[in-house]
Amino acid sequence: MAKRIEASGVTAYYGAFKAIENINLTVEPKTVTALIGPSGCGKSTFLRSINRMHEVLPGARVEGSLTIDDQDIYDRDVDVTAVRRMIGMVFQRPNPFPTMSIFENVVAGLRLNGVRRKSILEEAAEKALRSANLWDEVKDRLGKPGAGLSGGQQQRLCIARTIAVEPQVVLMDEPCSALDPISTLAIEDLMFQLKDKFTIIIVTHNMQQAARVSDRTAFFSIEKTGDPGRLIEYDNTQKIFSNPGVKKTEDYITGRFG
Ligand SMILES: Nc1ncnc2c1ncn2[C@@H]1O[C@H](COP(=O)(O)OP(=O)(O)OP(=O)(O)O)[C@@H](O)[C@H]1O
Repeated sequence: MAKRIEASGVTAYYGAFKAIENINLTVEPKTVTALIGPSGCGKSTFLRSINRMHEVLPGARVEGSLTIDDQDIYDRDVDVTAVRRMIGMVFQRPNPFPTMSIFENVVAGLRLNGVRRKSILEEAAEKALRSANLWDEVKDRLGKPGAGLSGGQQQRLCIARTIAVEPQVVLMDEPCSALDPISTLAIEDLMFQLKDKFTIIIVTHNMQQAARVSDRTAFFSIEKTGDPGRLIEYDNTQKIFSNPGVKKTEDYITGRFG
């Protein structure tokens, strides 16, 4: 199920402003890749280019090519909805549908895809909640509102909702930034388990988190305000954190700038 992602010459704009320039990187299936770098260097922009969310903003566009197992997702005849189904996304703040029950939150995507049969929905909900390490905590209150859960539980609910439709890639944009340390560890454990099935890309400001959860790390940076973000170094996480090849990477991970 997990898929290989290849970005080649990816440049993204907000109107006339070039936010990222010429990003080239390959993400192997069943790995966790961390995107790190100072604020404004384009991590989120790049992440949102991968599932064609970037272009949702008026005037925003992407150049270059992005292939998922050799299929260019920017091809003219590609079905954008199918791309977003294949590439799920988890956001910074847990965003369960507030008026829906826990169960309905998890199966929302399946319902949109036309699944109607109750037994199939129930089975899929249990599977996704178990995968998100949330089943035991919610199995007796599936009919209660998702908004009634703690922040960490809500984020795991959002992860369950994302994986219920069985995507191949899961993008996470600072998924732990609104969570306490215990919930953060729960999500990190979960990422470790999920990479058995999915290709995961995570944006994080937390260096320890990048070092703990990822196999590969991509360091982005900008020269000065107004310049586009560029990929400075991309390597095995262990190498980036122990012996980076570029001085700028070292300065960043040791806290000397950013
Ligand atoms: N909707 C938008 N319209 C115009 N410019 C934007 C928009 N969103 C982001 N930008 C600009 O694009 C650049 C990259 O932003 P992006 O959010 O991708 O960076 P980031 O590395 O994820 O930052 P952070 O770590 O602060 O979240 C920044 O200069 C930002 O101001």
